[in-house]
Amino acid sequence: MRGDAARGGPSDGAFIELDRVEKVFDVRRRTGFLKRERRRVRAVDDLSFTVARGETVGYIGPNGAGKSTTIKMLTGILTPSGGRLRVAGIEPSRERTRLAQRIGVVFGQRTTLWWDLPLVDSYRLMHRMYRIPDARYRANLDRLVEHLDLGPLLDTPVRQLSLGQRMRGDIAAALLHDPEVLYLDEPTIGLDVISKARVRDFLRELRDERGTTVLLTTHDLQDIEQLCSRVMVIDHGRLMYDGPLAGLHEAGESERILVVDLDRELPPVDAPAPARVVKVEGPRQWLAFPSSVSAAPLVARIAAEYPLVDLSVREPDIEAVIARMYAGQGNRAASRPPTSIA
Ligand SMILES: Nc1ncnc2c1ncn2[C@@H]1O[C@H](COP(=O)(O)OP(=O)(O)OP(=O)(O)O)[C@@H](O)[C@H]1O
Repeated sequence: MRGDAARGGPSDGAFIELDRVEKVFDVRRRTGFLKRERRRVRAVDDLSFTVARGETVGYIGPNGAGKSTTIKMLTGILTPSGGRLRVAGIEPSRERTRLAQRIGVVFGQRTTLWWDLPLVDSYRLMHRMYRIPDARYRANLDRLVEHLDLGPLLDTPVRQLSLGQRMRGDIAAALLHDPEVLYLDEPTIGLDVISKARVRDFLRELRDERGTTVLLTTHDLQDIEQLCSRVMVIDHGRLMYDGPLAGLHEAGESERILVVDLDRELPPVDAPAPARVVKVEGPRQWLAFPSSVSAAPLVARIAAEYPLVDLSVREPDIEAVIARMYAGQGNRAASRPPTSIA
């Protein structure tokens, strides 16, 4: 029990709650000398979900799907056009300052640090801005500096930090005031493999040791694979999928690939449906077949009828799975264009 009632949180375990939330933007566009067109862009449409305390949830979707708009509503920067939204029992747009004490936000593409100041000066400013009690500030800073390996960087001006160092600096800044929920918008964007691994290791610790609730927006599916047991996919402002990562494969009707090496170049093998040859390169052939079907009969048939030398089965690429899901379900959503008003 982490004192929900004392801190004014909801009692049913749902820490983030969205009920039929929508956000509509009015956009004016010049279409002629004196002509303006007013368009209504429905960035978030009838969106409902809950996130329990301590969950780490991946929030993914293609460009323009509505992810940032959702995060901005969750922080109170934007006010929903309709529906009901609560974080820790607070309506974000009405009580933005009170909520700020309980949330942390990291935007991978933007820094919240002061560009010309040494890193530690940004932390001192946040100490005051968030009115963090001295002892707590000191303890949190020590812990974050140690876990994110920031010691040698504290006196370096932010503009001189590498992208990976700056990202670690930003994550520490977002956590100095001990928020219960952390929104991460593309935290590994542009980072090299080692920096990505460091950020992911730290986020795993945060989840496992401190039970922080994390909503993670990313285009890097390894972030999701390594950190999230649950993933929500949004497209055209609507929730397309909510469940375990493994379930995405089914939702996307994913396929596995059987790669066979024959002892010589041959025409495409005669594969039993639904398997089919998708590529031939010299003696190597690639066959796609549904993930839900066993590879054994297909392998047996090819081994019996062709001069098989070697084979391997490749698991589906998660990015391709999501793309297929968009192709199937997204078309339906896309058939609802943004409302245009003359
Ligand atoms: N302030 C705004 N005014 C008008 N339209 C907006 C505004 N902010 C977002 N939109 C529109 O709302 C839709 C959703 O945008 P949003 O930025 O939430 O998507 P996203 O999923 O975060 O995309 P990305 O992955 O590219 O960051 C887009 O069509 C976008 O053009």
